[in-house]
Amino acid sequence: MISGLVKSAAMRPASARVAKLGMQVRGNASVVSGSQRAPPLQNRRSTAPSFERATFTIRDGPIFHGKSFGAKTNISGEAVFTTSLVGYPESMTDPSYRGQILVFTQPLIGNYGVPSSVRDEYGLLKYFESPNIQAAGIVVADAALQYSHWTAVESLSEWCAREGVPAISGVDTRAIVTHLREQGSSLGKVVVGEEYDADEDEAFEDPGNINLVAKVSTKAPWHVASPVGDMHVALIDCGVKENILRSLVARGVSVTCLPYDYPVHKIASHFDGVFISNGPGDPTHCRTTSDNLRKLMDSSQIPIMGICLGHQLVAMAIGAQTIKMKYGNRAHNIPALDLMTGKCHITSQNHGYAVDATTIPSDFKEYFINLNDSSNEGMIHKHRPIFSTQFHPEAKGGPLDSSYLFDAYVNSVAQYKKTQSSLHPNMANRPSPLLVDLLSKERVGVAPGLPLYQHPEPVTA
Ligand SMILES: NC(=O)CC[C@H](N)C(=O)O
Repeated sequence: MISGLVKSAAMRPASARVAKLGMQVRGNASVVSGSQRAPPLQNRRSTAPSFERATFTIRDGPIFHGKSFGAKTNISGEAVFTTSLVGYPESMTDPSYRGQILVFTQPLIGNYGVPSSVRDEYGLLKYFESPNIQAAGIVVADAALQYSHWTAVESLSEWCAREGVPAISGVDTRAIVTHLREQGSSLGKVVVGEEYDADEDEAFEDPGNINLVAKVSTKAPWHVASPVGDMHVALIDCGVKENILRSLVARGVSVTCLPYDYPVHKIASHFDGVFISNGPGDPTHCRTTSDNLRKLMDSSQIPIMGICLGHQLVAMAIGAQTIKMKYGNRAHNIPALDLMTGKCHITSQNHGYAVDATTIPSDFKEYFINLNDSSNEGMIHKHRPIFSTQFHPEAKGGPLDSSYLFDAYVNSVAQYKKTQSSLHPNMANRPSPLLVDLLSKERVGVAPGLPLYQHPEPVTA
């Protein structure tokens, strides 16, 4: 039986929901002999899980027979592929992958294991982009049974099993990707321990019909304090990656994350900037967010930056349109040309939709374009501090070519704060105590299955 596109909380172990990963290796690990320079035993393990047969099926496409190496559960979702060579812990925990079955073209996945959920000096997850695996399932040619890395605490197989995420190996990912490139991103399903039943077509559930952002956005405001600066930005959390938060707080910007549909235009005067995060699914499910952004741009000169879904939502706010790409761009090595400088940056990407550049209004200009397929990669306002990128300048995992865009944004935030403070000296103590009361200290509701957030009465400016 297919268990559904988005797994319920009941299907995941409680330990996964609270996202507290112990430091011991779980499962039947056996020690691999190593040289003198080998890492400690707990970081160098071989796992011997019992493999069951599994199938990966593309709707209107072939069936691939392989072995299950994750959770013994079935799943359907949108089958997409990534050509990333490294960074599977970061990609799999990126909330933008919610609802998607991720096919890796890199043939060997899992060889450096999975790190723990330790946090950095800002309280952010050091090695993951959210507390849980967000991809619906994964498909690899060869899953490493032995792994070795000084940060590793468990195998990819153990992690997937513990998080309730099905995983299949032993399939020809070259054939799968060839098919997905020809047919375009398609619905797929992973079935563990049973043969595919051709009559079960209704079992393909389409994440395109679901507002996935509502599933991954925080359910209440929460706050990340920067120890090194006094700027304060409101971030619309559509499924924010931890490294976006880190990229801001490390530059002296405290961040208050708001639910995706929070009326940000009503509280923007308490902040020095507004940021719109990445997130899963079709941007047109988030018209409330783009409408709020429109009102924000009409009522304030506040600096705005958006990444990926955030870019698409800024585009919708200014009247531009988004299109679904044939199979999207997912990799950590995609060239984007900066049209201001003529420089090419190698960028990290994960998107299936794009902004139609021909619909960008005349007060904006195209900022970046993709050098592989010429799709739009960013836009910038001609006179105001508003810009957005389709690629990910925070880049987890790597490369860091475009991290200077955070410097550009933070500079505009600092400038705005200075101007506002001189215009309104009585607002020097922003944010107001009322707003601070609203802020919770923890990231809330990222784990699947939690009830949808009912936001409190917004604070009026
Ligand atoms: N990484 C993202 O924010 C993805 C944006 C959007 N869900 C897309 O697929 O195009």
